Amino acid sequence: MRRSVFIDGAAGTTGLEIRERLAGRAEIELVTLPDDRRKDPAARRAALNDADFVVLCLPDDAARESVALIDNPRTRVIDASTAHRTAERWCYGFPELEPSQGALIEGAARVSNPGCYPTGFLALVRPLVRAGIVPADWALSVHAVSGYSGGGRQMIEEFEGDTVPTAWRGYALALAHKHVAEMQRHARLEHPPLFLPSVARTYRGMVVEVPLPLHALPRRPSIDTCRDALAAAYDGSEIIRVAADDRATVEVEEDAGTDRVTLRVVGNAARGHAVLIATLDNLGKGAAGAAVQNLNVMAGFATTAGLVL
Ligand SMILES: NC(=O)C1=CN([C@@H]2O[C@H](COP(=O)(O)OP(=O)(O)OC[C@H]3O[C@@H](n4cnc5c(N)ncnc54)[C@H](OP(=O)(O)O)[C@@H]3O)[C@@H](O)[C@H]2O)C=CC1
Ligand SMILES: CC(=O)N[C@@H](CCC(=O)OP(=O)(O)O)C(=O)O
Repeated sequence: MRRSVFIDGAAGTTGLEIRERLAGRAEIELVTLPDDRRKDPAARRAALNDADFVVLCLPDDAARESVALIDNPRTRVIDASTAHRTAERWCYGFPELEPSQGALIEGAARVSNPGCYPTGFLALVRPLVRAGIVPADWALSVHAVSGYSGGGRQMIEEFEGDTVPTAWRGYALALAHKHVAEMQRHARLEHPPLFLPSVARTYRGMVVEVPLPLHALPRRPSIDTCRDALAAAYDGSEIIRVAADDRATVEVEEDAGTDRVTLRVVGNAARGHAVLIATLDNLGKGAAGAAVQNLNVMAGFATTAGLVL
């Protein structure tokens, strides 16, 4: 059956990416507002209530406003913003999180798209917590680097302006980034992870790293034990893959331009040191790719339709 999809925020970085992925799909009637009406609440209210599905690609406050404008029980929502990722009554839109998560998303009226950094972090950590390899009360830290499109239009303008600001910038040094609560909740951790993000002078791409002192973990797992647990968790997934290569290097562009996530467990067995590494595209599985995947699941389309794998 053909379904109508309204993208609210279709002129922004994430909205444009979703638009490109949905354009030309026969099963989808794509609705966007003309430029002079895209912020007009009356036009948005009408489009929001007419559509079978809406995808919100807006700042958090505007996303909350859009949800409040929906006054019918039929329209189903995918929110790409941070606004509802830890909210009650919203389904977390990460189909690979648990074997049952896809069915929950399929039946949900309100789905929150995961954040880009949490996507990498959760893909690495949730299966290890579930398997008891990482205790729920473990003190985890996570370092990450993102392409500058992660900061939306304003950061793109900053990095593409006449004066190049920097090659690499660490930020959120007060250790209170907006993604910490989302990471803690959906990894089922007792403590917030210590999270240090950074941005590099490349448009898109992401690396998320979680150091693990294997020798200090209660079960003293091996590198292979961690890798095998991840491989079992994503067995059969076309989107999340576990690499078994012995790479000595990793680059931020590894999965840029795709909707894939690649997971690695690297380390020094003699020292009992390991690092979990996820590479993805902040605009792919970190945003637009995940929104399209969630739409596919909710509408009953082929799960990976329109994705770049
Ligand atoms: N970029 C990324 O990698 C990721 C982004 N996200 C999330 O997706 C959402 C969109 O981010 P992103 O695309 O990067 O941001 P952008 O700033 O590139 O785009 C946001 C869009 O929303 C429009 N907008 C702002 N306020 C309103 C309003 N009241 N009514 C209608 N439109 C409005 C903006 O218009 P104008 O520019 O004219 O103000 C702009 O077109 C955010 O919540 C972000 O957190 C999620 C994952 C990754
Ligand atoms: C480089 C950069 O600034 N990144 C953004 C996160 C982008 C993102 O994906 O976060 P949401 O999904 O929550 O919008 C930041 O750290 O705020």
